Amino acid sequence: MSRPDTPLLNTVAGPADLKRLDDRQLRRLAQELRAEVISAVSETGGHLGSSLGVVELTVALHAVFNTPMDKLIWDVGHQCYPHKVLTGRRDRIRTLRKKDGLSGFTKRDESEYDPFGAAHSSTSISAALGFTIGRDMGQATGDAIAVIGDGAISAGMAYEALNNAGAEGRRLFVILNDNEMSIAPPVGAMSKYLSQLYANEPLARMKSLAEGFEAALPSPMREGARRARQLVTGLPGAGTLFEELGFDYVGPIDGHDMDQLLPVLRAARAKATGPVLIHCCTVKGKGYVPAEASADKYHGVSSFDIGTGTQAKAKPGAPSYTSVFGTALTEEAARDPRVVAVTAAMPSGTGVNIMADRFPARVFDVGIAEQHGVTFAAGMAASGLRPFCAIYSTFLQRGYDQVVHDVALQGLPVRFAIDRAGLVGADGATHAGAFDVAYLSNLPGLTVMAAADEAELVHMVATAVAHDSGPIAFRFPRGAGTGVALPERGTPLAIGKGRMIRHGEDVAILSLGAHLGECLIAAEALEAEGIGVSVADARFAKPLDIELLLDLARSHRALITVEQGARGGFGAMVLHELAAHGVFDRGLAVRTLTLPDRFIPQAAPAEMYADAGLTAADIADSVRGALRPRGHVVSLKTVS
Ligand SMILES: Cc1ncc(C[n+]2csc(CCOP(=O)(O)OP(=O)(O)O)c2C)c(N)n1
Ligand SMILES: CC(=O)[C@@H](O)[C@H](O)COP(=O)(O)O
Ligand SMILES: [Mg+2]
Repeated sequence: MSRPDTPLLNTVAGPADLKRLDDRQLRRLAQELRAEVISAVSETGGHLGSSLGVVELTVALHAVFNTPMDKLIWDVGHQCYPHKVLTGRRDRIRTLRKKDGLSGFTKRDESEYDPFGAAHSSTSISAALGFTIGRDMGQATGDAIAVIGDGAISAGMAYEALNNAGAEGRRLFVILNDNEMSIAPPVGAMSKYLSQLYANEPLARMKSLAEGFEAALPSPMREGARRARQLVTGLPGAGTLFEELGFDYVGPIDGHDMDQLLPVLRAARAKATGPVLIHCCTVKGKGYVPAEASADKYHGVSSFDIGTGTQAKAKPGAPSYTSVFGTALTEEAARDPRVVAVTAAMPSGTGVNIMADRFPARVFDVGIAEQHGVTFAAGMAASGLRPFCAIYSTFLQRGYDQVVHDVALQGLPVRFAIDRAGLVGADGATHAGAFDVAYLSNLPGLTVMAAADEAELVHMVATAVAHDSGPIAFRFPRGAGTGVALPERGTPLAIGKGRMIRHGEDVAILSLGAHLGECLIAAEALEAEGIGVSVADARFAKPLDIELLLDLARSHRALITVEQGARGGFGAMVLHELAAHGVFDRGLAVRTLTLPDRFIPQAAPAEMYADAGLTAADIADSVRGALRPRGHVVSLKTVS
């Protein structure tokens, strides 16, 4: 027995401990949990608003269901901090998103309470249905519960899963966590539809409840539910969209009111025979005034002062690549009315909000819908517009078939502005922009550029505007630029032409993208040892500057390529060309420095690059190794 003044949270080692708490104590626990999350994130930074919005839901789900046997699957996983605290990770919660610390998302190898890893959105219902089938086929797994936000449910995958789950008709729980926010205010017809489900009605009155659950509810709620069905549908027998898809629809309920959450979850758990969707209305940032009051509800924050909510500011310095892109795009849009922009729910993350401020009718937020966003841009390109599809490298993976089938195959001039290229830091491996050079450079007709600094980025925006003959992509990293002077306006680059940065006699370093600075540091160190180093900026992964490449290959003893991307990208393209031109036959030593063939865990970006073997010192080491006599051997540096 704990003393009455002992925080209940101190008595909870795991979800099993919630089973002995009564409803009043669960309410108190939720308050303590909220305070703990605010306190931890004030130190670590992270996705605070989303986590605060699910505090009561987290307590109620763990109190009612039997995790880890029952599989609780958080969509995106960015709201899982309270879940981590309750599932035995409280002692490590202040290591969130740090090197060797807890992930900011759910992760299978972190805990048995994280049955399915995430960070990209809208996967939870599919995964939950998979567990459901596993259960029904005799695997040792209980109920599956997907918790998905109103933003995440805008993505196609979620509907594919609802469609499938509704037809399967198996017992499965989907909790729709509707806080009327994505990262930005949510967009789209579905968002409007969800709002209509509870417009003008107090949440305490549930508008719709399947017959089976009604019977299991306390009587005042039962009566409210019956009346509510008629209110929401207009007809006693008519259903919501979810019901039409085969789900029992329960709600909307107030997702912060334990007196609604607990009985509804208990009733659903006791009675469900098929798929059930429980619609919970929540508030992003709930219970922390600065978060609730801010425009972005503290979706993602740096460390902050709890009293004031003031966040730590980045040191003043060079503008971010994102803002340079947004400004350059806006200036191009001012000159050319055909320039339009597409974002998939990330207007500020991608910088297109800068253009939207000036040309709101020419910026399209499609919601979390990268696949649609790419094909939508392809349609606009086919119509004669000049669309910029601004999507992070990692999220463009979602739209890959659309890039291939709708854009590249038809040679449509969609401009892909690929932010967050390379390693991004605290979000870790799920958000690393590792693969875009590889997955774009292999596509016929696609031009692929990488900016070495923010001035180059301005020129690449101009290059993309002018490029009407086919698709073109340019990539740039997260965070601050190098501080280089920015041009008054961008000048289109010659397609497929790189540039020499410095000349030396012994070895050539050919850099693609924002690791040019590290290459130059390595060159300085090598010069000090008497090794002459040329450094070139390839600018283009495709088409490659063959003339420059062959020139470097012929006039140096070794050639080293460097990129912020995975194997199969720029270095591989270079190797193809060198082989095709018979350069290896003449004994050139080659190294391709890429990210290693493994996922790099979260840390500060510099630490991640150190882990990846891509520091300036690593580049210099590689040069030294390449200059050691080896005969006619092509060696790929392997970092494991
Ligand atoms: C495929 C994909 N696209 C974009 C994102 C970036 N992203 C992360 S959370 C988020 C908003 C999610 O909104 P919602 O599901 O409503 O959750 P909330 O933050 O409101 O709790 C977005 C756009 C992502 N994680 N995955
Ligand atoms: C959870 C998610 O996917 C986003 O919130 C992401 O963390 C944003 O990353 P940036 O901070 O790089 O915009
Ligand atoms: Mg939301």
